[in-house]
Amino acid sequence: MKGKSVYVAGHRGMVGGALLRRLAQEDAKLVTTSRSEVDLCNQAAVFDWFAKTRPQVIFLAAAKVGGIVANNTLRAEFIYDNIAIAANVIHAAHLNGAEKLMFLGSSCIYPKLAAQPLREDSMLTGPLEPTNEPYAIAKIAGIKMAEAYRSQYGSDFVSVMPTNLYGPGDNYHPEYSHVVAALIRRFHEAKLSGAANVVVWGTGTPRREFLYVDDMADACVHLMKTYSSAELVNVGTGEDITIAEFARVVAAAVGYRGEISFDTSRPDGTPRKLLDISRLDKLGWRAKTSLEDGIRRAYTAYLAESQAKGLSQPHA
Ligand SMILES: NC(=O)C1=CN([C@@H]2O[C@H](COP(=O)(O)OP(=O)(O)OC[C@H]3O[C@@H](n4cnc5c(N)ncnc54)[C@H](OP(=O)(O)O)[C@@H]3O)[C@@H](O)[C@H]2O)C=CC1
Ligand SMILES: C[C@H]1O[C@H](OP(=O)(O)OP(=O)(O)OC[C@H]2O[C@@H](n3cnc4c(=O)[nH]c(N)nc43)[C@H](O)[C@@H]2O)[C@@H](O)[C@@H](O)C1=O
Repeated sequence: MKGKSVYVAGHRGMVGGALLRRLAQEDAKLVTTSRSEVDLCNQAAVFDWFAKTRPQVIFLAAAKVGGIVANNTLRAEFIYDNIAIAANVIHAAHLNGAEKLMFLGSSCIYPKLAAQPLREDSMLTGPLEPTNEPYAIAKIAGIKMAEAYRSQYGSDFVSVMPTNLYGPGDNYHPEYSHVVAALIRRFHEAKLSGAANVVVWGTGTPRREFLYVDDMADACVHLMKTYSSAELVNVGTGEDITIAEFARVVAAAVGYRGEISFDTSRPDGTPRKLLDISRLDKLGWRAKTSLEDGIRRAYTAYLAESQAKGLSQPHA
């Protein structure tokens, strides 16, 4: 990456923001463009911008992203936007001679009931989790594009599969966020209002693996520098926790001392989604941030971000 022009697609998002923080340590020329300048779903706009800019290295971290309810409700947007973004950016990278591209998939691409921990070769071996099937199909299309351009044109395009991510820059929408941001906000607001009970969605029994977003960015940069193959690489911590246990971790970090109950009318989603990280381990990378530390940092970031937006703050 030294001295190269490096494009982070999705730089205003959670992962894109973490990539910019991490790439500031590299001797690279960073290139970004916002959605108002280039809508990545618009093929002509993407092709024009690539022809003018010709980035050499690309992190494709732009996508339509959200938690279980967003995925399950905005099903058309999740499949259309994510197929369009992947198709436009990957093809434009090819047309303009990009040297390397990293596509960010998701642990959602693995079959709902695949053996745990989820190995990279379990993709396309069984039915997907219905709540996020449109998103997963679009992500699988992106992976298959990267693979096809490598096999037909020799393009150095790689795909990484992040587990559930969290940290600064997350989306705190009450319905459409992922569980980490949702619970940070809900426990914080309950602490402020003195509420006796906080409701957590589902049964509390699903298990999830959580990776702090700055660790994700570090893994992406490590793999961008050292990895070149058609094989996917899972990026996670190798450890998971039930949603009920996780809710207690968040409550402790926020300082909420009331009760926690479960709304079983809300979807659980995949029962378990633990990544097999042995390939990543062999490639010389391990996560550094513990869940407790990461959640404390994410809560600090939430307070700073909500203060910047003029939202509710803790009592002194
Ligand atoms: N968050 C998670 O838990 C996980 C994320 N991933 C993947 O990691 C990547 C990054 O996710 P994350 O950072 O969390 O998502 P965010 O929603 O935080 O960021 C997505 C970024 O993509 C941009 N974007 C979306 N659509 C368009 C468009 N049509 N044109 C231009 N820009 C667009 C957004 O722009 P704008 O700021 O204008 O909205 C935003 O900057 C994605 O590929 C996601 O699928 C994978 C697994 C887990
Ligand atoms: C990263 C991954 O994220 C999505 O999949 P998911 O893992 O199911 O994501 P989630 O964070 O929304 O939920 C995790 C678990 O947590 C429970 N849960 C409890 N209480 C709340 C809650 O308040 N909000 C949310 N969202 N979930 C809650 C919820 O019921 C579920 O059991 C994909 O659609 C896809 O986008 C993708 O790539």
